[in-house]
Amino acid sequence: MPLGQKTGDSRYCGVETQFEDDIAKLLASNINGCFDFILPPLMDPTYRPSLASNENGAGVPPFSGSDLVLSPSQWSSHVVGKISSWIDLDSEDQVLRMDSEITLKQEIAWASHLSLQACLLPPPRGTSCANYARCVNQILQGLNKMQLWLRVPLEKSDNDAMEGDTNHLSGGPVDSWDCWNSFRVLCEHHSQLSIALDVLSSLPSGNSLGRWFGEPVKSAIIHTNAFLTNAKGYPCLSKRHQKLLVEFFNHSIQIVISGGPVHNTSTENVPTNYIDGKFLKACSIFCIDGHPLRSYLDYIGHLYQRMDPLPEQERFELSYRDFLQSPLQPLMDNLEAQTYETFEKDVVKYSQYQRAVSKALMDRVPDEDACTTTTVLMVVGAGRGPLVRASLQAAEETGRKLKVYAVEKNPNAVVTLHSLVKLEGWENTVTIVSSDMRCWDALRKLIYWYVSELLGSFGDNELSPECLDGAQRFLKDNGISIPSSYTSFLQPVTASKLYNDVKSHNDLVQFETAYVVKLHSVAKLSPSQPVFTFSHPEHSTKKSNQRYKKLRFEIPSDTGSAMVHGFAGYFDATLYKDVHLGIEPSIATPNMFSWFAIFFPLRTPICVRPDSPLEVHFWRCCSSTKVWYEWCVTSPSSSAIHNCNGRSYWVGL
Ligand SMILES: C[S@@+](CC[C@H](N)C(=O)[O-])C[C@H]1O[C@@H](n2cnc3c(N)ncnc32)[C@H](O)[C@@H]1O
Repeated sequence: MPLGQKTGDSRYCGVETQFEDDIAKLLASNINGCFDFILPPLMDPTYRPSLASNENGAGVPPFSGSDLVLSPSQWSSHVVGKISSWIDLDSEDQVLRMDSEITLKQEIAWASHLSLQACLLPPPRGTSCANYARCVNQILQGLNKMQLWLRVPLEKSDNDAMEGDTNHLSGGPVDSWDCWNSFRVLCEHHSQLSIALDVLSSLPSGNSLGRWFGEPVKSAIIHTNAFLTNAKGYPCLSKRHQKLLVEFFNHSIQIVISGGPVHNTSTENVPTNYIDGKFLKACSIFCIDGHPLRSYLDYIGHLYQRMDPLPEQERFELSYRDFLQSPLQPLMDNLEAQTYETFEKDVVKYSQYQRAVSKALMDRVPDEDACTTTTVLMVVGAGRGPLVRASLQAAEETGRKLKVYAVEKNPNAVVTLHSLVKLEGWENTVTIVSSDMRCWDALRKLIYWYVSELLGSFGDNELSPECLDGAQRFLKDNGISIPSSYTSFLQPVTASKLYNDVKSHNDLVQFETAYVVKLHSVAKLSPSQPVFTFSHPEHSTKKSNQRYKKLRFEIPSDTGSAMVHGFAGYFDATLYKDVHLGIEPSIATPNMFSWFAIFFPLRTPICVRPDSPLEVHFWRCCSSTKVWYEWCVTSPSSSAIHNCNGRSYWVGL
């Protein structure tokens, strides 16, 4: 029974159980108790291969019940297999080590046979986990679709708090992220190796928590002793835990409840509104009461159900989350009708342009000249006309006179422009020019302003600088450009999903390509920094559109170490004076959806520590036929220079 349903999106909750011979009974009692799935040990915990083999030392006796006790769909939908927690593959004790390896492989083979969707691996014991990782890596090479969830405590812990054994540990606090990181690096970032986070009563800092949202966390195991007690004696969570759970829900991370009940509540007496006066027992109509963890489950259900529904735009964008797309090349290619239609729906974008044109008209044409002065404006890259419309509306709004040239090089969009002009009766005001703005030379120095939207997610990446340089020759000496400038921004991110998607192509080209992506399962490790700025018109005689920038990012000290899989890129554009639009997160234009961020991957992810800054170099390179970016990291370690000579990714002129 899902925790609740929100616009077709459900979240489920599982429960960690003890070993039980009769798994059918175990499942039934937990499903009746409203849990969606169970996490039981797959093998009798007393089983040891070295003690179990027969007299000849060969053969394995049954270590679990028959697969027939559950149907295949019950196994795959309702059971996550828990691998024996006693295993220690890095033990000094050779017998234990060998027993552990055999057991791990047997259990995973059994779980694959049952078509389980996932198995929970016990946490690495301390910092030395090479043999454990080696065995898991071997298993991953031949695994079906099953995921392996490595159990990792969320809180930084003392070595000896991590699963008891301190034999191979050196002492001092261990950041569990470091254990995870070393394990996944040893397993070469395998996409089927993911994380189950153990959530206990204390939580690390917000920055430290944030890192995990860029990692492949599939499950959060909430321990009953992480719960507080409310005034009525029922379990509840601290504000920070509540916030964390909401983040888990937002990232489709499955919740699992673990441990025995530590609150003395009887489910029969659970009032229907014991929290905030709003709480309804999540599934009381459908479930049989009496599960000892029922009040914990109900509380988790309550947290999910009281979340605000996703705004409509976010719902529309759900399927784009963390989905890599190739950036548009509107200069080299002709955009399709569908693409223009998507642009045109973005009311916020055009209202910002309208505000900018209005402001410029008011500034540049005094009231007394309003009836006599006609401003000549050129919309460069007019598409199907929305900026023409926004400009004319600005003229109407301000009572100024406007003459518009609409320049567009896509002949298909020009067809629509002609019909728009006719439909709106703009024949005396709007002149359509079907040409590339860089080649058209019918007019010289007649244009007062040009208005354009040639911006990509990284500002200049759709070659606005080159196009506007071409158009500048029409501009009067005191002419202006809307936008007057734009700046790109970069920030380092943990983005294991994006990294694995790029890696799945097994091709260098994909690692040297920038992608447009609706970032979601990404940890932003440091505030973004400006990279390249372009201003228009550009009157300098030595102007060049080549750029180079070195950036130094500091990771906040309470984050701990983190993995950088690449860089998120954004832009901000000044349209006119204080009217801007952009997607840089701290100043992003609200409710504008025309642009997702851009992602520049790293071929080899780089681990950064808070005390050693990340040094990054970005170049914008130009030739007569194309523009491209090259990038690299030089500290704390050096990466290769990506996309040398634009060999993998470039934008055609
Ligand atoms: C991002 S679209 C914006 C279209 C329109 N302004 C809108 O907001 O829907 C950029 C437009 O500029 C056009 N374009 C790009 N480079 C151009 C050039 N050098 N000359 C003329 N049009 C160009 C493209 O064909 C495309 O229609």
